[in-house]
Amino acid sequence: APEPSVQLGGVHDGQVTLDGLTELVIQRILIGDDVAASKYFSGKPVDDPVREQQILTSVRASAGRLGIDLDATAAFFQAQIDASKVVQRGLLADWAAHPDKAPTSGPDLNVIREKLDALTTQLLAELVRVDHLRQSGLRCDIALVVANATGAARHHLDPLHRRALRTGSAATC
Ligand SMILES: O=C(O)C(=O)C[C@]1(C(=O)O)C=C[C@@H](O)C=C1
Repeated sequence: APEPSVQLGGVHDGQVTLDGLTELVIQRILIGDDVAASKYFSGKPVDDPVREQQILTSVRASAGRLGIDLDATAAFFQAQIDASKVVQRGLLADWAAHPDKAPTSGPDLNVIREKLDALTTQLLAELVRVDHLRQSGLRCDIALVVANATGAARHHLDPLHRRALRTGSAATC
């Protein structure tokens, strides 16, 4: 007879959702607005390949310590960087075309990067927590659709930020 209540191997994670991860992904996307404002004033390019490499090298090292896959972790953070660039390019184009909509002050990029680094630590902890779900195929896809829909609604995301959320979700499952 089957023993339906007992599952070995850590497979009973049916209650795990991607809501916590998605909340952090959205928080990172929203910080993209601050990055865009800072670059609107500094004139610095959206792309900073050196900073990107620093992030990716650092998260690979963290993944090794945390016991999660290095390539999957780097791919996840590359998607978050790409999402930030979607926001930055969208806002900078909008502000160039409509200077009246542009911000009147821009935050310090170093302060913003400290916030992004803090989010990286939180995101890594969530990646550990949802590691098994991330590898579950269709179950992960479904959890992601649910988390993104509820997250986008909760934060009243506009089309640009919804597009960024899709970009940031590219390597989640
Ligand atoms: O730190 C920056 O300059 C950003 O624009 C943020 C960010 C990121 O998402 O972490 C995005 C694009 C850059 O290529 C580097 C990093």
